[in-house]
Amino acid sequence: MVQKGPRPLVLCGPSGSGKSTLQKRLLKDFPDKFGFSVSHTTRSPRAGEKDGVHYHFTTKEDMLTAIENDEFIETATFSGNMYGTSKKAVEEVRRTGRICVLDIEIEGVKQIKQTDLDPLLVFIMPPSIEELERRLRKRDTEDEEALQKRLETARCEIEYGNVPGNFHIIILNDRLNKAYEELREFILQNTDVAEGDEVATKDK
Ligand SMILES: Nc1ncnc2c1ncn2[C@@H]1O[C@H](COP(=O)(O)OP(=O)(O)OP(=O)(O)O)[C@@H](O)[C@H]1O
Repeated sequence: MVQKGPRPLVLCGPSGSGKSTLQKRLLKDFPDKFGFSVSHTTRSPRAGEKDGVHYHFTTKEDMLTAIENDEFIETATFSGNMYGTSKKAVEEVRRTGRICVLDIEIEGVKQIKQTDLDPLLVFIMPPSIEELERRLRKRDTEDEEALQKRLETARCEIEYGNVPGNFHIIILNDRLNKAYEELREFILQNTDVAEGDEVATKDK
């Protein structure tokens, strides 16, 4: 019998919509309730990186076999190296009783829906493409070409996010505090996480 735990939480949305910002705040407020899955990668470990802790280090050959065996929820290739989230890595967090938070793209969402992980699906919606562009420019982490590509992709993502039934909730991130409150409320209502689990923070 598979040992079940809390449902994973998926945060999806265009690049720059605010997923990392919301996630960081959630983890800060509920440090004992959420966890991250350990990803696989074919790149070599950097100094201090431990196998099974920072990443599951693997070979391209093994990773391709595992993908073929349907062991991955999502995979991506960056500068010649493969990365991915395995179903097992998510299950491992679940077994600890923590909610596994996954920041994944639409393709990953489509794939996770096919598994028995039964995730809570949250879409973070930017107020507009213009505002998204403004935030990404201000963040200043991408060059012009990458930024344009992200904005182009964002249009399709927003379209998918808006289709009824694709997500359990769409959170409009116009004002950060309001968006966070909505996410927090959704979690309190749909998981075992309670207000009492919250670490008191002054800056709310
Ligand atoms: N409501 C908001 N109002 C203004 N700025 C915001 C808001 N939410 C997030 N930001 C800012 O927008 C930028 C993008 O946010 P963030 O990095 O969290 O996006 P992301 O969805 O995680 O992007 P990526 O997928 O590229 O990692 C950040 O600089 C963040 O501080």
